[in-house]
Amino acid sequence: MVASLLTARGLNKQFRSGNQPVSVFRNLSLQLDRGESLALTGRSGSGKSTLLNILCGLEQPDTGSVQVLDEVFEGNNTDRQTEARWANLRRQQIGVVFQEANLMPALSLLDNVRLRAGLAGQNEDDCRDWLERLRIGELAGRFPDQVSGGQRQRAALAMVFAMNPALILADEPTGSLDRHTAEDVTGQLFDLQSRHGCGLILATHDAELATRCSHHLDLGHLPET
Ligand SMILES: Nc1ncnc2c1ncn2[C@@H]1O[C@H](COP(=O)(O)OP(=O)(O)OP(=O)(O)O)[C@@H](O)[C@H]1O
Repeated sequence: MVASLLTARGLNKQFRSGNQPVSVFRNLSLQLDRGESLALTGRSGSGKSTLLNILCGLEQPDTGSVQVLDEVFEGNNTDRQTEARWANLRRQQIGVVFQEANLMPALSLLDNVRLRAGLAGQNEDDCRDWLERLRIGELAGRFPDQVSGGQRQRAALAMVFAMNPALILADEPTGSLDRHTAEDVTGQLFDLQSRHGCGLILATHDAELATRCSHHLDLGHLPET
């Protein structure tokens, strides 16, 4: 049997507020296959970023399981072997575009893109091309702290595009972009997703962006369990 791209089953997550446990979500399950896209919506604080973090191993659920390709992760497990399996997936299969753009501060934008692109068989020209397509080609030699937040976000997208992952997780990918650039970047994101048949999960407050996804999960209105 061919495993789905991503399956999460029965995820539970609580944080503590003072002495009180506060549940972010209970018994949350979802599945995503290649070529599908899922919009996560819901009010601020409803758990979109927490869920994205759990789906790429940057946070652990209290209970529940996450399967990505043929790797299965059960419950709250932070042993070294598990961390290494998640890190390997993030290096090769899961492209992450989060609010704090995940760029290495000591590397230029170009070198950040090259870092991931090599594993996908892309060369320096391909990397420059991705930066051009995201309209930051002239900033290739700058370091992340020498460019704006929106430019960092575009560099993070270039990195993900060059990496050609099986799954892209994006947290408000257009949050710090002007409307024109946001539309351009969104177009490229969906174009890449349909051309390469990768899965895409994006958290967004933008209702129009959410309607472009094939599936929709409103974390503000999960059924009570
Ligand atoms: N490390 C933490 N410790 C305690 N509470 C946390 C922690 N991280 C998140 N939370 C709480 O968990 C809930 C979900 O947060 P999360 O950032 O996932 O929401 P979100 O839907 O992504 O919000 P936004 O739309 O504002 O980005 C919030 O109530 C938040 O305060």
